[in-house]
Amino acid sequence: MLRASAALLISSSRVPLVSFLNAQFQLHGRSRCLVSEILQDHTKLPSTRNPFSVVRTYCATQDLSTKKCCDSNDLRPMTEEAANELIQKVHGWSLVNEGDTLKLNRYWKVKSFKKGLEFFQIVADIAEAEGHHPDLHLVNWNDVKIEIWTHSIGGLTENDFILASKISALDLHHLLRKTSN
Ligand SMILES: C[C@H](O)[C@H](O)[C@H]1CNC2=NC(N)=NC(=O)C2=N1
Repeated sequence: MLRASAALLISSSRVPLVSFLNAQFQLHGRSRCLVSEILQDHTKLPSTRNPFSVVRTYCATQDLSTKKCCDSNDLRPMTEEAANELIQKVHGWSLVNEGDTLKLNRYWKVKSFKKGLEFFQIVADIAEAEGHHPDLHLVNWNDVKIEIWTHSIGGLTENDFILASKISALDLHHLLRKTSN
């Protein structure tokens, strides 16, 4: 029922789509995830035949760092095509395919081992607030690597890009070594 009525609403409305749907259906949590899955389902069509292409444009311009992670158990792994589109929205991150599992990776060089742990604490606070967690690596005393993917479904969901975007938005200059220009 929701899929059909959502499809009808999407093609007819001219207001910001996700807020329109959320308002109409008072969507929160799981049902909000369902909306994003409905939109994701319909973004697999080529945009020329995709009635939801306006949605994809709308979603693609919404700042991921202002979104909230939702229960990823309701979602399915994102296609590589969708991941290649969303990766444009997260500064500094790479999309990698490790043994058929798509992941997001990013590297930093910190000023010291302790600054590395300070960095991890800042990221941990974000992860706990979002209920979505990265894999944190600190090696050679000052090399940081963060990997993000949705473990429960063995692939990428929008939650991973939201978390990556929030990490990218951090002001970390006091923790990072100056990069040689
Ligand atoms: C119950 C809890 O919300 C889930 O186990 C969350 C915790 N954080 C998570 N983080 C990541 N990256 N993937 C998950 O599948 C995941 N699941």
